[in-house]
Amino acid sequence: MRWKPYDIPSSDNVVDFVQGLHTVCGAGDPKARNGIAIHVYLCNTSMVNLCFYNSDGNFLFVPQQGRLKITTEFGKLTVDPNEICVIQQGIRFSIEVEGPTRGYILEVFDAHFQLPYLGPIGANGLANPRDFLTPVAWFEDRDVPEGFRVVTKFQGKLFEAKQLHSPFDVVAWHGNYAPYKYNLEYFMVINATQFDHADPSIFTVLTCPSNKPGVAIADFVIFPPRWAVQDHTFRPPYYHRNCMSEFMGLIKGNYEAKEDGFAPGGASLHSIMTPHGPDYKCFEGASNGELKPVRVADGTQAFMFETSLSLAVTKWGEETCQKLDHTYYECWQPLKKHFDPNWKPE
Ligand SMILES: O=C(O)Cc1cc(O)ccc1O
Ligand SMILES: [Fe+2]
Repeated sequence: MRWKPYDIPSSDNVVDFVQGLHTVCGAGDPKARNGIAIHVYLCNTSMVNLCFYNSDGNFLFVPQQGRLKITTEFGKLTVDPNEICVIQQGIRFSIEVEGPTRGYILEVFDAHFQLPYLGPIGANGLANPRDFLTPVAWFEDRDVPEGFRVVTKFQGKLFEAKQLHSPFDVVAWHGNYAPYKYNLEYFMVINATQFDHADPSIFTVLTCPSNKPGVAIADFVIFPPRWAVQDHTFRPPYYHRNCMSEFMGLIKGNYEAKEDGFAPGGASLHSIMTPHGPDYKCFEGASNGELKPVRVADGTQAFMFETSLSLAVTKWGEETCQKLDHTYYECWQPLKKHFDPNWKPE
């Protein structure tokens, strides 16, 4: 499935982060503390005397358009497109925006995001711990006689309470259960340098592991600017089907395997065992191009929420958003058969 860019509400329609949060797909159940949800946020207005906390799990934010100025109980975070942030279960936050704002959220119900084990990569590489930033304590001692609204997502539904003072009244904190942000530009890319196409797990920024060794509940993977240098290889993503669900989004630029139709602020979902791969244009280009070192994805940031769970799409994702691209399959239709049983190596 593929979606055109989700619409951000126009300026005459005032929508804050809470009102603009929509669930596209998911699996599992927050009641059983097992599963994930993928949301988008589409808003244009700051949350005023209003905060939100998620009782169901942890949120990984991937802003695509517009800066997020986030006040949390632990302090403030400014998160721009091409940065990500994680706000864990239970932490109250309020989001100010500067105009039309859009982004993606991966929510995990079971466990926390962590850096992937680096195995033979060793001590450093991919997302380095030094580049993750946590806020410093910030507080306000502010009475709000008209009421400060506290909204929570609990078992997938929103509930609201009012209190007479700002909840951002934490003067100091210690420990490691705190929100954090990370700039995707700092990702240290590792890739194949001789032949073959590496599994995109080599681009894992953060993972949420399951109890099964080697199986992630969800990985957050990026396709960053890099060199392609492999010889004797079809360099773009291979045609494949696999045991994971792949939800992809585009922060900026053009994804190499789908230069047309997959636009910033849109998305695609390749479900478990559904075959997919590069479009016709990419296939022809990569099959006929000279294999000299080339830059890939300059000015681009595509990402994938890859999960071992089988995702169901919500009514909002299928109908309400009105963004499903029913012509997606056409990008593969011109592909021709190239097999010649009489061909012999020279
Ligand atoms: O399908 C996709 O575009 C994502 C993807 C990229 C890649 O380089 C290899 C496998 C894969 O699923
Ligand atoms: Fe894929």
